[in-house]
Amino acid sequence: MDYLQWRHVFKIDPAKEISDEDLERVCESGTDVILVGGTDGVTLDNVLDILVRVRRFSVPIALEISNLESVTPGYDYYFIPSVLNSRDTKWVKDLHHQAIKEFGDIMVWEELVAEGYCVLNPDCKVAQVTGAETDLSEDDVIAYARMAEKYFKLPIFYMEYSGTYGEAALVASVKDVLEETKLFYGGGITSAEQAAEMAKAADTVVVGNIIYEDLQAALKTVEAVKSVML
Ligand SMILES: CC(C)=CCC/C(C)=C/CC/C(C)=C/CC/C(C)=C/CC/C(C)=C/CC/C(C)=C/CC/C(C)=C/COP(=O)(O)OP(=O)(O)O
Ligand SMILES: O=P(O)(O)OC[C@@H](O)CO
Ligand SMILES: [Mg+2]
Repeated sequence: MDYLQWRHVFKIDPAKEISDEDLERVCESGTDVILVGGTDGVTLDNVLDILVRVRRFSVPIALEISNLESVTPGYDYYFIPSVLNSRDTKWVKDLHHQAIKEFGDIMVWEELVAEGYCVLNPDCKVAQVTGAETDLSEDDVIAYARMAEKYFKLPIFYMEYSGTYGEAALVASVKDVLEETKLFYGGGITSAEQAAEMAKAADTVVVGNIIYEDLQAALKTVEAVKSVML
């Protein structure tokens, strides 16, 4: 259950190249976890490759499942997204039903962590793949957050702006209504200042693409997030 305390997450996309040296700096950065996930190009080979390379370090590692073919044992946690604002039930519960039908007998349920995603950037890959309805008012987003917490009892509500920096005021409004469910924010963080701003609004801040674009800037987000007390 230590994911309930995470403040900073580095998301590694297994479909993207990263050198051993850069990966070591990410793993030794003081981040709380390496979350491995991406919308496309995720294969058993690249998921295993990252697992083996990250396991040399003491940081926890979690797999965010995007397809069933790439799931392998050995991760500390398996994060399972359900895109609550998808128009297609496939991404909300159908793939999940298929997975549980196939593997239900052998699943280690304690390792599975369900995430209620609300995708808010219409141009990102995950919005396009899942057919997410991103034209949402503040009331709509708050209703999804409450649905995640009060109705489905999900441990995590994830405001996903993948690729673009989101609205801190909206993130703060959602945080105000959540009592137990943890609020994850991810998307477009490129500086320590942005990371600190979102760390004031969300329980957990996820930093992804900037790892591949400007590693120095990415590393600075760890301290920026950790220095904010909620
Ligand atoms: C061996 C073992 C341990 C067995 C475990 C048993 C098992 C199989 C458990 C699975 C249980 C289960 C219920 C699985 C669900 C399966 C499934 C496929 C669900 C669908 C998940 C889903 C909605 C995926 C959609 C895509 C998504 C939300 C991905 C999250 C990652 C993300 C948004 C990354 C952003 O990066 P990207 O979009 O790639 O951005 P770039 O443009 O920067 O690349
Ligand atoms: O890659 P970025 O834009 O930092 O987003 C992080 C994460 O929320 C993606 O799922
Ligand atoms: Mg990707």
